[in-house]
Amino acid sequence: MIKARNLVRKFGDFTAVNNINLDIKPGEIYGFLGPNGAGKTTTIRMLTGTLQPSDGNIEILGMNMKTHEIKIKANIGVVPDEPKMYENLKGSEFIEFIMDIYEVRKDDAKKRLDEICDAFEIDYLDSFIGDYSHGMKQKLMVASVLMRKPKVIFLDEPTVGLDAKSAKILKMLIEKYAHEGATIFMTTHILEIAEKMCDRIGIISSGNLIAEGTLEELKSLSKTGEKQTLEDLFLELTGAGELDDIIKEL
Ligand SMILES: Nc1ncnc2c1ncn2[C@@H]1O[C@H](COP(=O)(O)OP(=O)(O)OP(=O)(O)O)[C@@H](O)[C@H]1O
Repeated sequence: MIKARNLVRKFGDFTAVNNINLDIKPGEIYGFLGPNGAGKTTTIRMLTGTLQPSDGNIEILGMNMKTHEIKIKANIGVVPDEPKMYENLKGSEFIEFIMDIYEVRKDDAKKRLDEICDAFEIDYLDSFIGDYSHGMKQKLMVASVLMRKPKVIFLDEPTVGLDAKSAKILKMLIEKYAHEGATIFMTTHILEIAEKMCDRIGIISSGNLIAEGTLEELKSLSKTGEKQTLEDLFLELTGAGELDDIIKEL
């Protein structure tokens, strides 16, 4: 469903993503973890066709990004880290706009939208998006993606800006859609989310995919053997393991 081969993105002399390979299966929830500036958003932007790779190949839903970019974009859903929306539209107008450009079957999409709005307590579709908070925009963006029921969904830090209840509902919705066969690619800084939700986790550091596998597989990579949590492993693999010493010296 999501396939990347030798994916590279350079900005001038700087390599933000270095030779990454990905194989993510239908129905899988894949968590993409990494420290700030590791290359997560750059990777998602390449996989969703909004940033040209410097090198490598991307295949989504069996289609090559170089030859089928528009078709891929029509069949995936993307929730970016910063929801950019038309501020002078009302929520309901934005939803209509999305339904029109994606040519979705309106009956089905409206039914799903109502369910998602109920779950997310979205009761503000008659107000202008410019008046929404970050979290309200984020929830509308998620609803506008999920109502289309795309087969592949990319989410960049989806729970940032959401309150605890909304974050929990989002997690449940993601799991429901994956259960129904959607492939989910999700970046997160919240290790608990990766630990609880993701079937497999990839850890990127300085542009390199340094570890990948199920939680159990990742835990077995720990050099010390005693380190059990994903947080410990993440800090160990990304070179932040000596934090305790730094804090002690302060
Ligand atoms: N348009 C750009 N021009 C130059 N450098 C860029 C550009 N976009 C990203 N970078 C650099 O590429 C690196 C990876 O950035 P990216 O946004 O992918 O990181 P990230 O893992 O998503 O980080 P964060 O967790 O902080 O959001 C960073 O060093 C960033 O400064």
